[in-house]
Amino acid sequence: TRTSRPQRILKAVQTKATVGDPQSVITAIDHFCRHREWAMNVGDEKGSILDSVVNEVSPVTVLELGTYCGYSTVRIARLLPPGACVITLEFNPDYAAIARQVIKWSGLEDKVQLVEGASGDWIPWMKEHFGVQAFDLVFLDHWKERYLPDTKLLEECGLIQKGTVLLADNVICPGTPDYLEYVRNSPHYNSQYYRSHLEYTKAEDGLEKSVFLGY
Ligand SMILES: Cc1ncnc2c1ncn2[C@@H]1O[C@H](/C=C/CNC(=O)c2cc(-c3ccc(F)cc3)cc(O)c2O)C[C@H]1O
Ligand SMILES: [Mg+2]
Repeated sequence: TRTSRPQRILKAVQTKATVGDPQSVITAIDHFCRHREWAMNVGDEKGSILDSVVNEVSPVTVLELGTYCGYSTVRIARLLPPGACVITLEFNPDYAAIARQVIKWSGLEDKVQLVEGASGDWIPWMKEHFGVQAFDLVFLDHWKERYLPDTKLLEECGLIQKGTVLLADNVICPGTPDYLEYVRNSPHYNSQYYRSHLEYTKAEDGLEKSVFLGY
């Protein structure tokens, strides 16, 4: 096909959503992915759980791993108060280009820092380059085998402190067994599972919320 799926998602946003209205961007993507083409956005059902965790944490600094088309970036950024921001990492330049336009259409570019590159390369630079002291919330939604190594890297870089909340998508489908085993068995995390469904389907999936308790 001539266009990519992310390009078709952007087109759905630009034809169906209102500039500056994040909720209409979210609704347009969910409608497209439910009725036209499935895509790996966190979706509306798990997205509502993401919303409730963002509201509960009321984070000042958020890290998102895996931007894709920017759907969850918009979900998070729309709930942030002035002065708060989400840094989102995406190493596929085509996805990053689409996500920038989706974020711009929603009018939230002032609350988002989209960084093109691999999480493993950028996490060690977060303090120095972005002046991040520690993250209040980390949303993991990138390659599932990167969840655990990146969590350990965030710990080593001192970017996870007492109270930091990790929220991981897809802990059932596709699944992140090594990550789950780590956060559920570690004495340094208090972990809980939010049962839900794989975006736009009836299959089981869920989010794991893990609060760092300090060393
Ligand atoms: C290491 C690293 N650094 C920066 N960006 C990274 C990265 N690894 C991936 N990324 C970027 O994140 C995005 C990748 C996300 C991976 N997510 C998935 O593979 C994913 C897959 C499914 C799924 C479930 C059932 C099925 F039958 C089929 C698919 C559902 C989801 O919600 C997903 O997030 C895009 C990629 O470029
Ligand atoms: Mg996901």
